[in-house]
Amino acid sequence: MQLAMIGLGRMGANIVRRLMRQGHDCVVYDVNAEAVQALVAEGAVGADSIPDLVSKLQVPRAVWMMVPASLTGQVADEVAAVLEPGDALIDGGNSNYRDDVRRAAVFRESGIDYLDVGTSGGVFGLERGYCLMVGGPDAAVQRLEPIFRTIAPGPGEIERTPGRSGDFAPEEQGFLHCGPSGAGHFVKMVHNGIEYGIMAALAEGLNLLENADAGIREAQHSAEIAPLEEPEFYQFPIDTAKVSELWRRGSVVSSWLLDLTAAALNQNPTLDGLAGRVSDSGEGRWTVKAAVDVGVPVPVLAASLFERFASRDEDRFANQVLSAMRLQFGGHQELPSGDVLEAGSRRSESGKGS
Ligand SMILES: O=C(O)[C@H](O)[C@@H](O)[C@H](O)[C@H](O)COP(=O)(O)O
Repeated sequence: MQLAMIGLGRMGANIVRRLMRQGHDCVVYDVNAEAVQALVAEGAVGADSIPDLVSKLQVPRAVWMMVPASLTGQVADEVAAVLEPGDALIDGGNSNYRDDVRRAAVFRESGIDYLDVGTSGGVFGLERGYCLMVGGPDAAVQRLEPIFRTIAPGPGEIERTPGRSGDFAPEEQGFLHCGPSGAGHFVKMVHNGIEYGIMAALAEGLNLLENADAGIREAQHSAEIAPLEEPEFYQFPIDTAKVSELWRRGSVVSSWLLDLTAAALNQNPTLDGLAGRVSDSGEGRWTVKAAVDVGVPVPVLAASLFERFASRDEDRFANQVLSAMRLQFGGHQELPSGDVLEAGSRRSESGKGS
């Protein structure tokens, strides 16, 4: 089948590669001409503009956009202006599902099918395949099924869920038509909200393990911090790189995120070079907003989102206010800077992570 791809960053380019490996024809465009040329060298047809791209497609056309969410609206309008009724426009980026709902309604009036495809898999997708959460009209989703099936991981070596038999259902192959326009990105949004929560749980637990030797370090604490009452119970210089590797084997918390954590700690046990300022590109915020809108409690997901804000010092003023109040009512001084040991130096002092 033929597919056009706009946006040849890591995700877009690798989706094209995966499709071409399985015999699909790809026509590609990116504002970066070198990215286009790289894929032309691998067998794609290149285009130097959106109209040029569309002119090279067979009818009914299928155009997949893999561009940053902030550019998707503009690119979608440019593409839709040169598409015709019966063509399909697919947004595979991390867009807000509300934008899909709006855009789908506008493009429907011109007879263009708009599909939103939440795409998970990151830089590993070329080999592993991408998990696809699809929203859009039934007929268009069905027409594009060969594309989804190729991009998705397939059944792979994952053990079949007890009770399932016969032909593999789409969800067992790694793609699912979740519902009408917007449903794909809604499911991806919640997926990412969960991603934040799992990541935060692993990070917090590993940090507690990292501090299980607090009894050994107790003497270094400032008088302004409550003393550790029972230092004898916190004498464990635990190697978190080894524990995360251990948990990958047979443990209840084994997961791909843990695999990646173990790999990161194995490469760099003290995580040197990472300041711990964690970005968020919107999905976690939209998840919490949707939960508030429909009145569903998501305390873990919300806490993990707020943790990211705090990681970027966005709690600084709140903490200054806390210190100010403490100073006001009790004359309590702040902890002098320098009294808080960096995790990395704790590790080297206690001989961990070597
Ligand atoms: O499923 C995936 O492959 C990931 O969820 C991915 O889509 C994610 O959006 C970005 O890697 C970073 O997202 P944040 O910036 O929000 O952490």
